[in-house]
Amino acid sequence: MTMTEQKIALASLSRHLYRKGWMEGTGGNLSLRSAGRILITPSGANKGRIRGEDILELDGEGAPLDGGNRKPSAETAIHRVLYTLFPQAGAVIHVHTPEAILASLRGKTALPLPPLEVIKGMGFPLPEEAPPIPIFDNDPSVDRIARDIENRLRNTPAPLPVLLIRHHGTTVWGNTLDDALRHIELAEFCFRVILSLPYPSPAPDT
Ligand SMILES: CSC[C@@H](O)[C@@H](O)C(=O)COP(=O)(O)O
Ligand SMILES: [Zn+2]
Repeated sequence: MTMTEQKIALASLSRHLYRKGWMEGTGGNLSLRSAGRILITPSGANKGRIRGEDILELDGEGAPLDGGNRKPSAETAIHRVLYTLFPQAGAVIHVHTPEAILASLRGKTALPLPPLEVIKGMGFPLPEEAPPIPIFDNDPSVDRIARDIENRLRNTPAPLPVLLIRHHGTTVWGNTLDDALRHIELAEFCFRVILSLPYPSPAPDT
């Protein structure tokens, strides 16, 4: 796929996620890693109106290559940290959903997952041993969030390609854009199931 075709695919997925109600009010951002560069959505844009020509191309240091007055996502640092931590990652998706925000309140540093079959779709074979989803504190400084993610996930690799930022949203990664889309859909599916369960979870019958 050419760089232009990749930009078009990223913009199309942005519009798709916006239509799902997952990127309202300029929330959310998406990126692709391609040939050592990052293609990423512009900051502050309505994600339902993004076109291929709006996607920014960043060099290896995260500097925009195509200039102009558009700025890359304010959360570029988070995308870059995930690409550094996960060399196989080719795409990152970040959305704002009410379900993610409510789920992020159900754990201090991690959200326990019930043994849902769909967890297999996020690359973990044994749903009955589902690992928790890491939760990171939100912060006005995105760099601080990125550093927190790097420090924690460098030492305890995330078994699932998903993380939650409290009061904020969900971020997933995948080898391809299709993988990342599957991961975000299944992560949000899990949050909807979790929110329908009693909380705090009753102690298991003894
Ligand atoms: C509605 S403000 C949302 C932003 O602060 C941020 O959280 C976000 O997800 C979108 O930022 P952006 O810079 O457009 O990529
Ligand atoms: Zn956000």
